[in-house]
Amino acid sequence: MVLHPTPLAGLTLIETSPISDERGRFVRVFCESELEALRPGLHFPQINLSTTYQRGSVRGMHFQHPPAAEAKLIRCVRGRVFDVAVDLRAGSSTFLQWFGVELAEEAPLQFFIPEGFAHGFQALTDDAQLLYLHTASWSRAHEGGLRYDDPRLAIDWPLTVSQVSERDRIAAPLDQDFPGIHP
Ligand SMILES: Cc1cn([C@H]2C[C@H](O)[C@@H](COP(=O)(O)OP(=O)(O)O[C@H]3O[C@H](C)C(=O)[C@H](O)[C@H]3O)O2)c(=O)[nH]c1=O
Repeated sequence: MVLHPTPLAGLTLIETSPISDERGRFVRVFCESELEALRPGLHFPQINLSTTYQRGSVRGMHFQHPPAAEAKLIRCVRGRVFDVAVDLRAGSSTFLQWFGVELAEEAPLQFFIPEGFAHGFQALTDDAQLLYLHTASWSRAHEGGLRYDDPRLAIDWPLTVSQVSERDRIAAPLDQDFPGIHP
């Protein structure tokens, strides 16, 4: 696994090494020792899988407040998505900046999103499936969200947004004095 930094400190692309043969493909998604340099003793108590039926749908932007702040390792396991992380860390030099990357079933890239980032994605194909490894368990009481179309973020989604959940549809715009979070 090869680590590729992004312009947002800690937000990291992980290049995996898929192996193909006449039967198909094999890829190692996570290896604690290989990711020691990313974070020693990386542990994922919860793993989720989402399927998004419609091309253009957006899920996000979601995060969990401390003490349930979570890092996520994300892999697209079917189709293609445009995956986005937004820096919400209080005091960060890249506060409220976003970074997006295309993840695809056929491609080697995975995405490591540290605590303190909001995460969301747009399905670029129908039936896009995403595997999430979480460093903290889900806590409804600590859920936070930003608008996927918040003008202060100005996320440049590749496609016209075709569908969002009710939760994401009614998410509040960022307050002007939003201080960020201390993950
Ligand atoms: C995350 C989660 C959700 N849920 C329940 C809550 C809802 O009743 C239902 C769907 O949750 P939500 O609408 O938050 O799912 P998404 O909109 O796909 O959000 C997810 O995708 C975005 C892009 C993320 O980064 C988050 O990890 C995650 O929130 O599953 C659970 O039961 N367990 C869980 O761990």
